[in-house]
Amino acid sequence: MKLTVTDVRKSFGATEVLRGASLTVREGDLAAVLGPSGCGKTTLLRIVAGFEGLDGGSVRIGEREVAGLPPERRGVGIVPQEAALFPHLSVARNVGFGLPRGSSGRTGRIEECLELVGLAGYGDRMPHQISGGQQQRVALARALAPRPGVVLLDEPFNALDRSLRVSVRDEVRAALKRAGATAVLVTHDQEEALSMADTVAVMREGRIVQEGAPSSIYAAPRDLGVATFVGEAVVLTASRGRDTVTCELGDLLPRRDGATGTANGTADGTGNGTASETGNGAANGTADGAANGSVAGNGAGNGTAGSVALRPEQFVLRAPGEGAGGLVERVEFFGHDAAVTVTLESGTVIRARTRGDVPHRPGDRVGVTVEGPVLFFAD
Ligand SMILES: Nc1ncnc2c1ncn2[C@@H]1O[C@H](COP(=O)(O)OP(=O)(O)OP(=O)(O)O)[C@@H](O)[C@H]1O
Repeated sequence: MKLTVTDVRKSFGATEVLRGASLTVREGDLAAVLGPSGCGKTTLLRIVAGFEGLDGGSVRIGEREVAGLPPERRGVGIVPQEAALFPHLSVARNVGFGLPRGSSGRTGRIEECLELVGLAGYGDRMPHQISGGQQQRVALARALAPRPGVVLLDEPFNALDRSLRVSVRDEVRAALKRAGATAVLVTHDQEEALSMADTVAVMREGRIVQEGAPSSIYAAPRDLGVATFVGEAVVLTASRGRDTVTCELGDLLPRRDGATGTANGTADGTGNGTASETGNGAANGTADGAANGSVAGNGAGNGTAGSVALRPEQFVLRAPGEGAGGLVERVEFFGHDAAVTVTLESGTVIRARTRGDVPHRPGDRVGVTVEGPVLFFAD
């Protein structure tokens, strides 16, 4: 079912933790709420689940307002950080925990859910007889069993070691999709959010500051804070001309889709609204991208001071003499690609993503240029 969280406010004593958080998740979508530690992600999830009351705003699941209902009447399934299975119950009995005893179809539903998470045939095992990743999938099967309207996952991969995390992520995503579940995943791991979710909601200081498809958040962050939090970026002082952005790496082409905004985003306290994907889409359709009132593309930006955010894949390493000069400090080889750290003559350090067969070695002199349109944010 669709989840609509509107302008939710919550304080603990004098501390205002949620300051008008709004989030919409379409039916069947997996949305990641991504934000730094302490920004209020878990509080938001607990409010949706009903474990915490709210001071203002609304939470709707489908068309139903659930803000006043106890957790058990909300139709919400929860996958906690650690699987938290009942150790004395078999896998099947754990999965069936939320299903009425003796109900017809109970056994069938348990089997169906184990199959959804790829653990058909594991029902008779005890939790200690399966791996950490499998335990997390049993927790998901348990959450899905009562057919909840929304599934909430609170940093569910934290307890797993890195090598296991990627495969369990894939399995959890596949199971949610097979179940057709509407789900919210809370995480501070941007790679996890970008790779797993249909939509990403970036949270900062108690508000969702931008919602959209992972690719659009990465390509068109609304401010410098989002740009640097979602994905790697080198930030340089820059000046915006009519058709160019000038920085120490030369005259670059600004993005012209209206995505460029201010460097401080909502820090001025005016930014309750989120930069939704629809909003960006609307800006895309304009001739000059000035729909959000930013300096980008509105012709008023001659000489405007600000910052440019450059992605690692935008740097091109060339022969010395081409572009800005620099010295290769480090080459990290990942097989499919590589990361090359270069100190420019100005002292600026950049990290370039290049093809795996990178010819450079530490100590080499190179030239650095930038390709593609760049993100500019006015001061
Ligand atoms: N029950 C509570 N009483 C008082 N303060 C609380 C309570 N729950 C949360 N907080 C405070 O609210 C703020 C947000 O906490 P929350 O757990 O929602 O953040 P988070 O984004 O999930 O962080 P993390 O990623 O570290 O879990 C923190 O400063 C926290 O100390």
